[in-house]
Amino acid sequence: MELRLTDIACARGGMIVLDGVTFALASGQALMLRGPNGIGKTTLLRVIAGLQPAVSGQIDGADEQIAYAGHADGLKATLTVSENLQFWAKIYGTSGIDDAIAAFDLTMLIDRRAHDLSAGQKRRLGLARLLVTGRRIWALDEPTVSLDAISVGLFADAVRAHCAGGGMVLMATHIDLGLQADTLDLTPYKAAAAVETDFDEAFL
Ligand SMILES: Nc1ncnc2c1ncn2[C@@H]1O[C@H](COP(=O)(O)OP(=O)(O)OP(=O)(O)O)[C@@H](O)[C@H]1O
Repeated sequence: MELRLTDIACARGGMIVLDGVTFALASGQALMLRGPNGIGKTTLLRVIAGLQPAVSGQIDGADEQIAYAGHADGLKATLTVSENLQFWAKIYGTSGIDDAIAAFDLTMLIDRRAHDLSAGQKRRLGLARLLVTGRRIWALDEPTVSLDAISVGLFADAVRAHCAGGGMVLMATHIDLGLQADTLDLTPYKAAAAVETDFDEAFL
């Protein structure tokens, strides 16, 4: 099983930002998306996650396989840590949240409402959600923002374990996580200036 992008163009704010993006991600592989601020990493991840359509090109292998974690953690503020994870387990039709709680060191926080977590704790909960989705492909946008060094280590361990189990991880990050991962610099795919599209996507 693989995720394959062929000649993808994607747009933000009515302008094409990336064009001709082509790569494949194999089972067990982690791939870091690199490139300067504004090149289009977030936009590309959202297209892969199905949150907005590509302008052109083809994506194979993504259907019902992607767990996306963007800049927002997507937590239910009034639910506790364990209730949030149980909620997501129900949504994705999986069972068991214990591994996710342990992986992101949330045991002491299980009864605290998401609203009352610190920024780093919220991020840990948002990343723990990935484990309960049961999805094979993680598409992650700056996943380590707000994490301290220990939590970055927990996250790197979770990525390693996911890949060891045959999962795939695609992430945009500016930091070195010490992972054995391939990198893809998006700079060569930067669209020519002022390429407009009439597609007006909702970008949250
Ligand atoms: N509403 C908008 N209208 C027009 N252009 C926009 C709008 N929102 C974002 N952009 C532009 O779209 C481009 C792609 O943004 P995107 O967030 O995908 O980049 P990125 O590579 O993820 O950046 P960063 O590393 O800073 O997170 C940027 O040049 C940005 O300025």
